[in-house]
Amino acid sequence: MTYLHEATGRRRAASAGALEVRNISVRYGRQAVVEDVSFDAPRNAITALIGPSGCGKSTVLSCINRLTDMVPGCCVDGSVGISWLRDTWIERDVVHLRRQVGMLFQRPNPFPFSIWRNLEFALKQHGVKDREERDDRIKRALEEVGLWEEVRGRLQDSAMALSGGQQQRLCLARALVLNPTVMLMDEPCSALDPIATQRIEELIQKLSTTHTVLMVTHSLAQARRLASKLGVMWKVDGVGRMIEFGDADAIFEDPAEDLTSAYLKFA
Ligand SMILES: Nc1ncnc2c1ncn2[C@@H]1O[C@H](COP(=O)(O)OP(=O)(O)OP(=O)(O)O)[C@@H](O)[C@H]1O
Repeated sequence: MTYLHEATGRRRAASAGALEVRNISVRYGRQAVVEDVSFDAPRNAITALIGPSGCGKSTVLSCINRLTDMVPGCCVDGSVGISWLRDTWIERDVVHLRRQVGMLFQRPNPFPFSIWRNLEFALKQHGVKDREERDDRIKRALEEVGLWEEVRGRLQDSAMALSGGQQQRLCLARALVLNPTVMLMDEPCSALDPIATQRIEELIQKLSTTHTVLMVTHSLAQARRLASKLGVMWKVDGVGRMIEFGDADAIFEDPAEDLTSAYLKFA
């Protein structure tokens, strides 16, 4: 797989930070699981991928920040680009890529360290050597996710002692402290109660005013509440494909594909 950085001139400025996914196909060993998936996730907006279990939504997210590199036998074709990031480092250096493309998983996955160290660790790993700068960025990230007031008196306590919702917000802060351009989210609320879900949804909405957000969700109601672009994936002849992509409101109101129409009846 390659990463493209080809946007130029005026188009480049207008679409800076947009995610361009082109012709992604994925095999696990001999088994093709995703074929020829292409779409653009615009900057300052939320794009949601929906579709039944096993149609390859998480696999597409994993390709974008190259988690698939770590799966033995996984083979990815196609390209991913982030407009305006013109260097080729993204191809060579997965650490740089992960700084630009943060990810939030279904289950909160804090490191078994203190609250503070979860964020400090991320910054140290990414070469932020100045202690004052680290302290400042950690505080700002915790404020951004609404955790600062809740945890400021126990920053050295274990992150594992936080509630599930707080852990998820900490994981979001851990991604945000690196100033990513794109945030990927794989069913970020599915392990949370409705109150924690609402909190995370509010944060995602806020985040989308400054970032490119691409999320996978099983909740059609959530996709409807949050997404401005919608991609519908489906297993066709045993392989995951994007069967419809476009403005979320238009697809919810009047889907072009019968399969989408049938799926949205579950909303
Ligand atoms: N590491 C792996 N090795 C082999 N096959 C895998 C691996 N990971 C995923 N798959 C297969 O790839 C297909 C797509 O899985 P994926 O998790 O991307 O689908 P999904 O749409 O995200 O599903 P869900 O909504 O249930 O999370 C499935 O058939 C799955 O079994």
